[in-house]
Amino acid sequence: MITLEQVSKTFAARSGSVRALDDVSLHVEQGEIYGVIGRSGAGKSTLIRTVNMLERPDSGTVTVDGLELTGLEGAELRRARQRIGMIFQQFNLLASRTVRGNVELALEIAGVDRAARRARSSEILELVGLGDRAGARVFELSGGQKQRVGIARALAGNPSVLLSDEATSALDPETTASILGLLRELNKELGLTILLITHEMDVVKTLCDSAALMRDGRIVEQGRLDDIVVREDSLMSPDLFPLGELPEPRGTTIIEITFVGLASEEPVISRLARTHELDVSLLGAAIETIHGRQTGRTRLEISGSASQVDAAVADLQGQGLAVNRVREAR
Ligand SMILES: Nc1ncnc2c1ncn2[C@@H]1O[C@H](COP(=O)(O)OP(=O)(O)OP(=O)(O)O)[C@@H](O)[C@H]1O
Repeated sequence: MITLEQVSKTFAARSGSVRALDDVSLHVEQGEIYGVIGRSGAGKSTLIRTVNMLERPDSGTVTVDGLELTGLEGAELRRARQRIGMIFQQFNLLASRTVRGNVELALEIAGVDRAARRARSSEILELVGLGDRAGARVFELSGGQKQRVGIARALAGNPSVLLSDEATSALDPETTASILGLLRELNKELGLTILLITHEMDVVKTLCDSAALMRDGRIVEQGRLDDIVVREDSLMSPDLFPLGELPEPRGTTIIEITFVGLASEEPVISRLARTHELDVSLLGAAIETIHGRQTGRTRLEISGSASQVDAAVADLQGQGLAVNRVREAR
């Protein structure tokens, strides 16, 4: 549904040029929720803004819903953009208009007549849970309600794609959860494809089917979340399942195991100790629900000879578990 191929963008800055996007390629499937995560300055905003050509790439192509936007200009580009909705961290609502007035704005610009605008705004406000607030002014709304208006406005023209630029970053955790829940519902009910950028791993964890990690204008890891979590040496996994700092070295081996869809890691650990006659202690565990499946990462400390440890790791891998050797005994 969204494909970026080898997209690059450089900005001129006082201190020299900044390569905000460096050969970025990614693909978002129809109906998927795709998160791009990275620290401040990684290039996330520039990336999402190239998807609707708010930022034109220097090179590479951007294709949305079968249309190559990098090849379009003028009226054609404006028409193509109507298929792409966008929501923002600061909501960007017009204070002079009512809730309904904000939602109808894009429809007015698109030349939709008054009766059709009214019908559509009522329908979409109902969908985002603001059916009874159509006449309210923006200043009367809470942050979460403002973002609901932002979402209604973005979806008024029936786009196939929604771009979300840090949509929950200005909201408290409870409101964030309700907005993420709404986005998931809209994704399911309307088959809406969502591309979002965020600096919060929790957003990725709660909402996304797939994710990409950006650093210095490049995508350094990407894939489906359930593939990423079991990938050895995944860059995102430690943040998906934070296990804290490693202890001081003390001549032991430390491994991390990822469990997908298992109720408990305990039998695995006790069997490991028994079968291989090892001392195994649990240093940490983090469990999350990803795609409705209990997924966890466990950090174990193992004391035993090198051959015992090798056999234990091979045994775990033989059970289909992803094992990462974090520290070798010395
Ligand atoms: N219009 C611009 N002119 C000059 N430099 C820019 C411009 N837009 C972005 N940059 C630079 O490009 C780099 C990537 O910026 P970008 O805003 O895309 O990152 P980000 O990951 O979205 O960060 P943040 O979360 O802080 O918004 C940064 O070094 C930024 O200073």
